[in-house]
Amino acid sequence: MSISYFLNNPRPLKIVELDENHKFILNETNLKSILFHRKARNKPVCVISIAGAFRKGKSFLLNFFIRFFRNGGRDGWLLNEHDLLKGFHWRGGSDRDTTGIFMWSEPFVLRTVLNEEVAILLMDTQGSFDSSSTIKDCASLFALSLMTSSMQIYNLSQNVQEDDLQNLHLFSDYGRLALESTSKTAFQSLIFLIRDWSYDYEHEYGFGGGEEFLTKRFNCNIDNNEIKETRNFIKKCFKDITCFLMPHPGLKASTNPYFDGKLVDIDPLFRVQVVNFVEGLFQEKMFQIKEINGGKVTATELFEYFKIYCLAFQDNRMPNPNSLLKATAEANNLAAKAMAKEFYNKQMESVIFKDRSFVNPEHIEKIHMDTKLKSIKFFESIKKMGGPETSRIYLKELIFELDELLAKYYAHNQMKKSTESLRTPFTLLALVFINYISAGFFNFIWMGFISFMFRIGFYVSLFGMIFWSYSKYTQQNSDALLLIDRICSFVWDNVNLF
Ligand SMILES: Nc1nc2c(ncn2[C@@H]2O[C@H](COP(=O)(O)OP(=O)(O)OP(=O)(O)O)[C@@H](O)[C@H]2O)c(=O)[nH]1
Ligand SMILES: [Mg+2]
Repeated sequence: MSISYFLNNPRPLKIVELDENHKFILNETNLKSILFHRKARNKPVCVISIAGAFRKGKSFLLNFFIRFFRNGGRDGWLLNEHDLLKGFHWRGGSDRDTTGIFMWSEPFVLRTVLNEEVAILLMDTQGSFDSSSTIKDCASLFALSLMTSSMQIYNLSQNVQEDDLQNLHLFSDYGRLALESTSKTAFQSLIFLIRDWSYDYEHEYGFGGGEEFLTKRFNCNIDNNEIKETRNFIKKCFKDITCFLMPHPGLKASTNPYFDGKLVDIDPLFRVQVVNFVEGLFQEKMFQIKEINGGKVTATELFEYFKIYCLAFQDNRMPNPNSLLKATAEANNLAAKAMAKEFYNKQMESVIFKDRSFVNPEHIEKIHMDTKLKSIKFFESIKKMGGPETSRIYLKELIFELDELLAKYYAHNQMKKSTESLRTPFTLLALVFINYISAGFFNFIWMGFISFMFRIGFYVSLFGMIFWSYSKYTQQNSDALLLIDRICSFVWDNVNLF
């Protein structure tokens, strides 16, 4: 076999892999060889990708697409019972098989009803939730698949469980975040593919039964915001959502370790429905050409998008979805701490800022101790996620911050004391000055009586100031001093001289 035969021999090519630091590595050479292939170059593309949990027959299924295109989509493309199912690597067993993202090296060309040639690209992704990958790996791979494909098959086993929808919610949200897209329909077609469907007496196999089943799953009447939010989010994210119910492939195909993909060993019912599934996806109403911002994407453009998207996931700004629970717990505790602090501040301010006069520090300390205890109780009474360990960290912070606030309140009170001691002489001096100027002014404009009144005011405040200074210095006349202080405080507070 010549090298050129080997190089041209269609096969799955790894286009994205995750390194040991869980970073995406784009294999540009492999991707370029597909997207710049003569059959694809400059043609609009339709990217069919399959994603979902590991070990659920994803790679296996994609090989039917290869068979379909190899036979030019002609009737009877699955009739040769002794053919082996080949293409993307698949196998039995419990350990994961596909890692990273693979693309079939040979683009297939399909002519649309509008007589436009479209390059069909098949993409196989690493299964989610295997024991070697982090949630971030799974979310990033799923999101990258969503971002680059136009028809996303979401491969599920037996049913659509609530956690399947929640995972889809998380992964598509992650994809939207990387796209920096707030547009409603960030992605195109989503096809729920339910494998091993065993309730055909409720909803029959195929797209018809799938539609009924999906409508039922999406229209649940539970009055729960989270459940509704997940469904609304998924509906908004995708332009088109469909569902296909696929029968079991038979025990030989699913459990026999010597099963080598011979079609004769696969349950005929499965084979019939695989034909319906594959052919159904290329019907006019299902088929989607890859679009970005409303424009069709060509294979060469897709190459650039792949580069940009892979970089987006290397960006350190992308959050770690694994820490979502932690982040929620932190947010809960932070909010509880903020509320407890607000409660403390309100209580303390009602004492310290009640009026402008100095408050006895012992009284402040007493109020602080009382309020601190109440704030701690308040913090503890608020329901928080993350358990007692997380809560303890934030409680410690709260106590520290409340003590810091006390120091601020002390300082504020002290400031009041200093301004208070200056308040009387400042007020008296200001009165002397104002009365003197006003008396001069009214005298100048021939308003003798008013000038006379201000002159009296001048002498009274001058006398008051001398008397106050003398009494302060000699520490006598404490009653008279108190009276002058009160009058000055009244003037200070109400006339706002300063
Ligand atoms: N029960 C069941 N088994 C299937 C189905 N389709 C394929 N299989 C079997 O599932 C096993 C795994 O197939 P793969 O295609 O390698 O699975 P995968 O989802 O690609 O697995 P990973 O690459 O590890 O994520 C094989 O033994 C298949 O024969 C199906 O519809 N139902
Ligand atoms: Mg696989």
